[in-house]
Amino acid sequence: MKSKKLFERAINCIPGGVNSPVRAFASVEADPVFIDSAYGSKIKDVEENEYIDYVGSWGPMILGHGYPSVVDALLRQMVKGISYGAPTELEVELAQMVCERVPSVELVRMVNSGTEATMSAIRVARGYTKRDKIVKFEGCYHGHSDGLLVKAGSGALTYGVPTSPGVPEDYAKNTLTAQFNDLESVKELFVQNEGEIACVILEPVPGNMGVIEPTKEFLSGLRHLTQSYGSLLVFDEVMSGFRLSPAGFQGLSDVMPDLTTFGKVIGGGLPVGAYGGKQEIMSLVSPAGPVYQAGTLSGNPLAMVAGIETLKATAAPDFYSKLGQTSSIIAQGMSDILKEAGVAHVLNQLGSMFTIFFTERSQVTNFADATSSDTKRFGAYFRNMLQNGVYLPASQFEACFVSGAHSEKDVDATLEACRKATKTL
Ligand SMILES: Cc1ncc(COP(=O)(O)O)c(C=O)c1O
Ligand SMILES: N[C@H](C=O)CCC(=O)O
Repeated sequence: MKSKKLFERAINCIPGGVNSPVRAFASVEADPVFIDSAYGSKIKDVEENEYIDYVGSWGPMILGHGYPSVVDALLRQMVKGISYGAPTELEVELAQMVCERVPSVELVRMVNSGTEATMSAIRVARGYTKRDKIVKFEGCYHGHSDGLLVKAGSGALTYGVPTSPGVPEDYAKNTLTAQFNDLESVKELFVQNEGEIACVILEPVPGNMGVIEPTKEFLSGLRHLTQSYGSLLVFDEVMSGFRLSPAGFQGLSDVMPDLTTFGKVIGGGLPVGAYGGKQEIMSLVSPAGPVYQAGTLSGNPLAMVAGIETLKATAAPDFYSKLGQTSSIIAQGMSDILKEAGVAHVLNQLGSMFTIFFTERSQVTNFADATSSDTKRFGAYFRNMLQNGVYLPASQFEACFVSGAHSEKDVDATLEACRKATKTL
């Protein structure tokens, strides 16, 4: 009831009652639950219902909620100052951690969100190549800047408006779209737009149309194509960065991008983004070079300490292998239960990111496969899981995230909830 009342109040003062579309439960035919607190693997709503959380604030909470070293560092920093708008040792420390961990990154600039990171990386790619067009993939989401809200994933796809009104036609025409895992579709664009494409940007492991694995040939083909046509390759690791390995997706791949964007985990739950890459390219960024990009709160000390402590904790031996194991037990366990009940689905999992697609297809490797899913059935599954104490992302086209705080008990409770939810499908 309290959530319902809050939603009614919210609708009257916030568009759609939420501050980011994915938080509304419209596509799963429910009203959102309003959250009061979170700790470890659990999130509690305003009515004191506790849920095992697989949203993790859409990715940042890789350690779970309220991780002691992050909270302690935040409290200490708060007393010393919340924001200075001036350089600090903290931002140097976080930048060095990023450069040490991610081999393709020699210089990195902190911003306030993933949206800013991708928008800025594209500006740098355009400044470097002196070209205007970019290539993105249908169903990949790179935040809500104008040129990237074209055939986008996440909430844009969930609500059926992948290309947003309000993006000027003149602007959108510089965004070319290709199909994920389909190199031919990219080749065609390069042939048709020779000498005009500044960069290809992709989520190397898309999570915003649900989780999809890239093929090795696709990624190495993109590297080869961009190099031969004088374009840059941009990995948007806002979601996968520091989640899939200490070096993000790049730690699992031998394909290196020219530029990388980060967000989510790098801020440990505070608003942070970053973009970085080779020195030769990043030296173009102002004041080292002429490509302008700025931010009143960029490198904010609270955000920096949360990021530093989060990255430190993920550096513990076996952190990522344990996280991967727990995630496999959960995701595979859910898939086995659905299989036993004869519910058609495909499970895609990479490390601590997974999606169960309710589709009749045998695999999900691209946008067409992902959107073949039965979203009504997903909605029913979502609502039943919630009733049984499991908080999943409220869309078929998102990733579930597992954290280091998910315990064996959570795994058992999640699978029990899945058994009950499956019976209702
Ligand atoms: C891959 C990817 N890129 C960019 C963004 C934009 O980040 P933000 O929501 O912090 O602006 C997101 C998430 O929203 C994302 O998942
Ligand atoms: N899928 C989005 C980012 O990863 C979810 C976050 C949001 O848009 O609120």
